[in-house]
Amino acid sequence: MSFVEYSELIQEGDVVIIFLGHDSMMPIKVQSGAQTQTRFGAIRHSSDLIGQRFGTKVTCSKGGWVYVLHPTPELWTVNLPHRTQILYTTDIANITLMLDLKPGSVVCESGTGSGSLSHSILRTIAPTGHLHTVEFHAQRAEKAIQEFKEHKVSHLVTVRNQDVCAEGFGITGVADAVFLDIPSPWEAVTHAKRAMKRKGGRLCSFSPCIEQVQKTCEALLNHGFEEICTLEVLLRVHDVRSVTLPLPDFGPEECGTNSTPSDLNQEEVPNTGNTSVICRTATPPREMAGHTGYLTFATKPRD
Ligand SMILES: C[S@@+](CC[C@H](N)C(=O)[O-])C[C@H]1O[C@@H](n2cnc3c(N)ncnc32)[C@H](O)[C@@H]1O
Repeated sequence: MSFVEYSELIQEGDVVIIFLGHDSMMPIKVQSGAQTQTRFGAIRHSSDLIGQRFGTKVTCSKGGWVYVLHPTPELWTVNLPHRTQILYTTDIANITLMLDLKPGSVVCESGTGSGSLSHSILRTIAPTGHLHTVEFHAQRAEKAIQEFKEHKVSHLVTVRNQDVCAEGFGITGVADAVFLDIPSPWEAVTHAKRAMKRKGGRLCSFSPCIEQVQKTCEALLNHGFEEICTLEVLLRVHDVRSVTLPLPDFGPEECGTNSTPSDLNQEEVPNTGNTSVICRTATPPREMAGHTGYLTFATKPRD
């Protein structure tokens, strides 16, 4: 099992995602002889997991069942152990697109944090790209190194335990893209520029406060970055449901015409005297999920 390649069968040492329901999943490390307790009963790793196909429905000891899923960066983001605030897939998808990441890209990131974004970057740039990720908190850097090893992606990533604002990314002139998720990104702009290729590249900075965004934009402008643009991504889900609506009153019916519009895809409701219709509709929530942060993008032009 690797986070950047798909395997058919579950093996000892793999990380798998136990799916108990859409809001209830957990990652486990497969070890022969071990058991994992769930609300549906125990899962025995040797007999229930090792040698089974990813995606298998496993019956637990109390008779309930779970699915055993292959890990993906998206599943990892909603299941990883939080050591910091993390980025979620809504922002990550836009970062990946707007930084123009692709297989072979060389990317710099700071800070590594809990590695949520790092896993998505790694999946996108594999098999020939490289991620240089900088984290000044020693235990977080150590934990990230260990997770990358367990997830079989360590050949694609270099973790540096240093202060990016003081020491930079440890590389010069090789990055296609730089991503910053630190409290003072404006202090890392010089280092970001130095790490990037002479022919230019893309930069993104994530900040929760508009004052941080202002300082970062000023620094980017002063260092010759172009196409500076800040956006906020809000996830707007729609619930599909049936609603009963009153029939519109178009006045007295004229001979030979149907007074109700035909494009409503309506069903007449029995026993209502034809005064209402049931429509399938998609409605947005009345309240939106809150602000995560602002994403500031910029382009470094050719030197
Ligand atoms: C919000 S977390 C990053 C989360 C990460 N993007 C993720 O998706 O998991 C910010 C991290 O940046 C690190 N950090 C803050 N300032 C830094 C600096 N100057 N140099 C290196 N790391 C820094 C912190 O220790 C923290 O782990």
